[in-house]
Amino acid sequence: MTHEQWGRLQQNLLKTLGKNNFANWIEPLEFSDISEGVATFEVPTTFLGNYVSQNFGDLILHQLSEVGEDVRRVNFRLAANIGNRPSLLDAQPKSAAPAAAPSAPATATREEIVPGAPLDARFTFDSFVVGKPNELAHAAARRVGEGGPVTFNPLFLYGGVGLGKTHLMHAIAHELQMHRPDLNVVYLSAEQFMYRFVQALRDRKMMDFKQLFRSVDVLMVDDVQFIAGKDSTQEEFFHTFNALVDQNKQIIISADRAPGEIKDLEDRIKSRLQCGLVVDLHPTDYELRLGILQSKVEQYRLQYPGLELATGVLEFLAHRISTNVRVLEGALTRLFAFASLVGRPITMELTQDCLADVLRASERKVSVEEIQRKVSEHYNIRLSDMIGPKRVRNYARPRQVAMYLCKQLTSRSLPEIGRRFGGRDHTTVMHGVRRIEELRTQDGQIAEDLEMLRRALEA
Ligand SMILES: Nc1ncnc2c1ncn2[C@@H]1O[C@H](COP(=O)(O)OP(=O)(O)OP(=O)(O)O)[C@@H](O)[C@H]1O
Repeated sequence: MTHEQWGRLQQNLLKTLGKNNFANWIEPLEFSDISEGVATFEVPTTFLGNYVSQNFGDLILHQLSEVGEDVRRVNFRLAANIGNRPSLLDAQPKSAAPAAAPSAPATATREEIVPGAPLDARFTFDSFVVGKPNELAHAAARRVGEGGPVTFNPLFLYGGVGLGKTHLMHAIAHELQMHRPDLNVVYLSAEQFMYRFVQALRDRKMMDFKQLFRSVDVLMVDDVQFIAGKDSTQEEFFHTFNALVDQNKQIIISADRAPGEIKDLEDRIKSRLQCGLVVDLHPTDYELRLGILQSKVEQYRLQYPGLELATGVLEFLAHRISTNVRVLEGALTRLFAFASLVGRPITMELTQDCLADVLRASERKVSVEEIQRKVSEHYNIRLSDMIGPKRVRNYARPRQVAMYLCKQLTSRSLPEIGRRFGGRDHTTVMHGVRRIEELRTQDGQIAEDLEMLRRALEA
């Protein structure tokens, strides 16, 4: 590999892993050579080699192929002149695995996943947030990840875009590689399956293809709806599937909908797919979205130490972005990157500026009028009293609650909200919103009211 290629590869890894991970784990690697499909890197400590191998090995393999290197395996060798290298022990996370014996050089091998695709090191069970909408899928995936006797075959996971199907499949593969390194685990998308099938046909290597796929212990095929309508690929998939099930080998399939609902998929395949356990990932709810954001923020805090995050921002995003987790994650990434670039804390204002397009796209159709109506019903007061000038507490508090919800659930500006509340000034609205923000954390009743109202408005 040339210096230029190594430089490009490092740039790609920096982009994928972020500054901190990159500085801790990748920068200390010294590229040595590539020989007979094995790329060797020198590492200052065995611990570092093991950690990188376990967590980033597949990613490095993938990136090597991206820069045009044909590598099957990555090898980490303890550098001879360790004394000259900076020690990285201080930079190592406390939770990382203990150092292995120096006599056992670490290796990340892709042999076990050929003909599969590389796994994303970030998609583990640890990083998967569990909530009501995905708890069954998660439990089933966990069970399969244990690598015990095959109880349901296939495991069929389905759900809308960006709800965590791929994440769960990779997590199963990581888990199996750890607990059952003896198993030949293959993960690939249905598209890659088709691509390899067509390639084998073209190169007259069908026997190799069949043998390869029939020798796996666990086969995972992502986005199986892709092969609908592609007759010969379906045929081959069907045979592979049957051969593995007959040998009692575990199969895990994902799709964007239930087997019976995939159009142009042969009936015999549909019924095969329904034989095992079919579980769906439901659309996320508010709690799950908030949980995911909180767990991502923990990672970002390491990457951007010292960056301040105002209270209420995560709740706001969890309310407002309900499309899918990918969009939610993207929004948070952008927010942190933006705030760190401009060197400002992440406030509600900054969030609204930075994510204006995302927020507009996922805007809910809740109107100010609807909020006012629901809030007045909830507190049993007349709408005219809530909007009117009276300042007694019985009206003022519901009014502030309604203003707060308008700010949270609509894209109306403070002056616009003020106008809709009997022509009040925007500072009055701001005061009301802040007051409710404070009370939310101190007063259980207010928090409960807000939650009930939000649910009612979202329904
Ligand atoms: N419960 C969760 N906890 C943490 N991260 C999640 C969760 N669900 C989804 N994600 C994240 O959301 C992103 C999209 O998830 P993933 O790629 O697994 O979706 P998918 O269901 O396979 O979507 P597609 O239908 O587009 O293939 C990933 O970065 C994933 O880590």
